[in-house]
Amino acid sequence: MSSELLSPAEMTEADRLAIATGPLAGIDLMRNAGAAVSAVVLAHFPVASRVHVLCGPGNNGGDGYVVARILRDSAVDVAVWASGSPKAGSDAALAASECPVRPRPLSEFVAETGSIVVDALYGAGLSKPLSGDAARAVEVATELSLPVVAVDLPSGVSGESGQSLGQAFRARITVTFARKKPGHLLLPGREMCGELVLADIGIGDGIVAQLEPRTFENTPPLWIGNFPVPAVDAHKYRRGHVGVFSGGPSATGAARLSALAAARSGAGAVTVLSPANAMQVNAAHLTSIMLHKSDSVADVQEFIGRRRPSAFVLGPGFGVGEKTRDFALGVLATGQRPDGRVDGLVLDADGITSFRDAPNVLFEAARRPNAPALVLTPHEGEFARLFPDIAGDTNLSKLAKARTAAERAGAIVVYKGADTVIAAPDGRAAINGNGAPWLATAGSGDVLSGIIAGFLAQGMPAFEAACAAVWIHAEAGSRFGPGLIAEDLPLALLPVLRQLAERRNEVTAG
Ligand SMILES: NC(=O)C1=CN([C@@H]2O[C@H](COP(=O)(O)OP(=O)(O)OC[C@H]3O[C@@H](n4cnc5c(N)ncnc54)[C@H](O)[C@@H]3O)[C@@H](O)[C@H]2O)[C@@H](O)CC1
Ligand SMILES: Nc1ncnc2c1ncn2[C@@H]1O[C@H](COP(=O)(O)OP(=O)(O)O)[C@@H](O)[C@H]1O
Ligand SMILES: [K+]
Repeated sequence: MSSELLSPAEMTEADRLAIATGPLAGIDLMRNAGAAVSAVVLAHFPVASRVHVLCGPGNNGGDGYVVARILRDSAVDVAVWASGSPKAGSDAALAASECPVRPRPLSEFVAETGSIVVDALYGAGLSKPLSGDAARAVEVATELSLPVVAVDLPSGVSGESGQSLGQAFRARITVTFARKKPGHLLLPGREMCGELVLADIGIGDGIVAQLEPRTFENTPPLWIGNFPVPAVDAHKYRRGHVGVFSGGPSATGAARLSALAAARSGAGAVTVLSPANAMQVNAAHLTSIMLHKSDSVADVQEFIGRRRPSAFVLGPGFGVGEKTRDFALGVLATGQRPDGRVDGLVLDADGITSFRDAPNVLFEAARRPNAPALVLTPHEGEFARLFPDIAGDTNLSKLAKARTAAERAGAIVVYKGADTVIAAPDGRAAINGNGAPWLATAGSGDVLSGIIAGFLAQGMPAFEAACAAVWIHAEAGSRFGPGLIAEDLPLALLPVLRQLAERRNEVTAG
């Protein structure tokens, strides 16, 4: 299945292109959409006493009239409640004229326990909060706990942002067409959609390709082709060497979590770079992971020159301040040095916070030609420290915020949360949907940073490395479930990595 997502505007364009290209006309797409929704209703609610189809004035309502006709033809007891009537000559008007059920005004909508609601009020065209009648319909459905099947999107939820503009239906099932939309994956939209069904209505892949989509659902097809598997003749340094900076003696655990995750994700060698006063405590807890003293930028430079690491993690447990800034800028400056260039820097936690008063210094360093790839992994609080104006712009979705930030920073931005968005400066962005709240546990983000660095060190391009790491981290946490603590995550990665390695081999063989 394709991982592309289409914004509502892109979907409208896909409809237009498909109709212009033929062979299907608009009414054919609408009939296919209505047929897909009715099939879902019949399959999931075979004993519903009655189906109430709520039809809006646009094409979403048009789909609803098709649903009502098909259900009536299937001997289901159907009522249609209409908000306005479709524009004369439109596809929706044709669908309404073919519907044998006489519509009643939405303002009179009443329903009974045991019935089902098909929400075909507004879909891609939602442009303002639901009106009084539609908002009241939401209340009726909610009060009676009626199962709602939403056509395209639950009315009231923005397909662009996943935000509800006021009242919105909470669907049991949402049936969408051709491709998912960002609002199906971004919260709270993902929750409001219930189970999401993607139906093919005859808009071909070639039509979607013409739109050159830049937004994706973060699933393995997006990056499996870059997923690292070691070559037969690999040796440990060829599998990539990751350096992880440790904090002081009372803050070393975060770096070790990151280091372990980098090793588990396939880096051949991992070194914890520790301040002198934390060497003992780190040494007491490390076995396969190496340890190196590093108190100054000169120490870091010497390590890079001699040991040739390809990626670093900086931030977890490191502390906020000038030293953090100097280390980050030092690593980014390796792009300009002859004695060892690093491929990537994952800047997390304190590493991000350290630049709150001087973000542009960081962004300029990341933008310099030949600079290592910078991956920023902020949670919501850290994002607001680095990008306060973007964070505060209520017109922007989480997707748009991550994208704007990535462009400004010249960095991959992993905007974490239950609906993590990964964005690249070139405009590509992916929304992650396989996480679970078990991941909300201290140190979980440190593990994520380590996985990203592990993949960067193995030569994966930065956007793909970040996407793969986010998906794998979420998958491991979701599968582990209750009781998860960050220490469990590096081992919980194993079954996920094994399956992906097998899949990668199939891709390569095929
Ligand atoms: N030929 C096509 O273009 C196809 C469209 N499809 C359906 O068409 C839908 C999009 O249709 P439309 O673009 O007509 O948009 P909608 O049917 O979502 O909205 C119709 C109109 O309602 C108005 N409106 C928006 N929000 C409102 C609110 N809260 N209160 C009052 N009025 C409001 C807007 O002016 C909008 O133009 C998709 O979601 C999908 O269900 C499918 O039938 C497939 C084919
Ligand atoms: N409710 C949730 N559902 C899914 N993933 C979550 C949820 N809450 C947090 N996460 C994930 O868990 C990780 C937490 O990272 P972070 O906030 O940096 O925590 P820490 O600093 O304690 O490691 C992130 O990858 C985030 O996306
Ligand atoms: K709808």
